Amino acid sequence: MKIGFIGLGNMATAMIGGMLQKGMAKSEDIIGSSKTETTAEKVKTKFNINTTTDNTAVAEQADILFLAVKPIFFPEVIAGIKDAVKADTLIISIAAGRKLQYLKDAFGRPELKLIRCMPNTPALVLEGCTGVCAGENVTEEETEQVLSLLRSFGIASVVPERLMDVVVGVSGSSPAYVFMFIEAMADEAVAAGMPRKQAYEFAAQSVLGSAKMVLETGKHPGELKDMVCSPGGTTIQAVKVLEEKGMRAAVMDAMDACIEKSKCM
Ligand SMILES: NC(=O)C1=CN([C@@H]2O[C@H](COP(=O)(O)OP(=O)(O)OC[C@H]3O[C@@H](n4cnc5c(N)ncnc54)[C@H](O)[C@@H]3O)[C@@H](O)[C@H]2O)C=CC1
Ligand SMILES: O=C(O)[C@@H]1CCC=N1
Repeated sequence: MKIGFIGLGNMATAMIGGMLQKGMAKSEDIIGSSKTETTAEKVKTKFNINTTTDNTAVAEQADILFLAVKPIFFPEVIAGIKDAVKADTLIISIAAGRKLQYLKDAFGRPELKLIRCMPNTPALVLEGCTGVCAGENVTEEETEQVLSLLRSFGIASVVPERLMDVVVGVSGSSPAYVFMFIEAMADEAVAAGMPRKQAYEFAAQSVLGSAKMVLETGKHPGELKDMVCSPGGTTIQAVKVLEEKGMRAAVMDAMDACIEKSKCM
């Protein structure tokens, strides 16, 4: 089975890295194309996969074909490959905002098997999170096949298409907010005297551990927060400032802006 990637940027390389680390695909079974020779060469060297600048060559060979370019490049990329893809290839868009109906119209081949998914960059370290919705020609078995491929680098679940913009907000884009949170915590640790490297390590490990507690204890995040807040202690002072500064509202407003952008891309 050949897995093709059109576009070899941040998200595609995170997915390729995840699939290879997990042994879900062999490097010789992955082929990718990029706009520039420089990127094609760089990715080939990094992963030992086949790369080219010819999108059509990838489209012709792929049994599973990921469209991993920016949404604005979809019209030109699809126009260039639509006659080259095999009828039974599973075509998977990873773009924010591009609906199944858009893909159907752009390919103009009603028989094609179209899938939309929204992964995130933690795929690179096998902790990705991917939402998937499949078009009408895709069988349940094929959806399962795609889910197991995506699960090689994290969790993956089917979501109704109407929730795909929410997936962008809560997992596709959210690593950026989390990185900002880690960076801010580390900055203040540095301000208070901790060496920079150790500050990133301590901040990131605390986020990792907290996320694991939510996932593994089944306890409500509020209850877990309460367990950290000793009466009259240090944590509740920090919580009070975060509430005064509107942390929750800031996160919700930021996600709202993200979701709205995804809706109108
Ligand atoms: N970066 C992220 O965290 C996530 C990105 N996505 C989606 O992934 C897609 C790609 O995003 P990124 O990887 O962040 O972008 P990127 O800019 O890092 O990568 C895009 C790649 O596409 C290539 N490209 C551009 N035009 C091309 C063409 N005509 N033919 C072949 N390759 C071409 C570029 O050279 C570049 O390597 C977007 O649609 C985005 O919505 C989805 C989930 C998360
Ligand atoms: O910023 C973006 O548009 C993409 C989609 C989700 C994450 N990155």
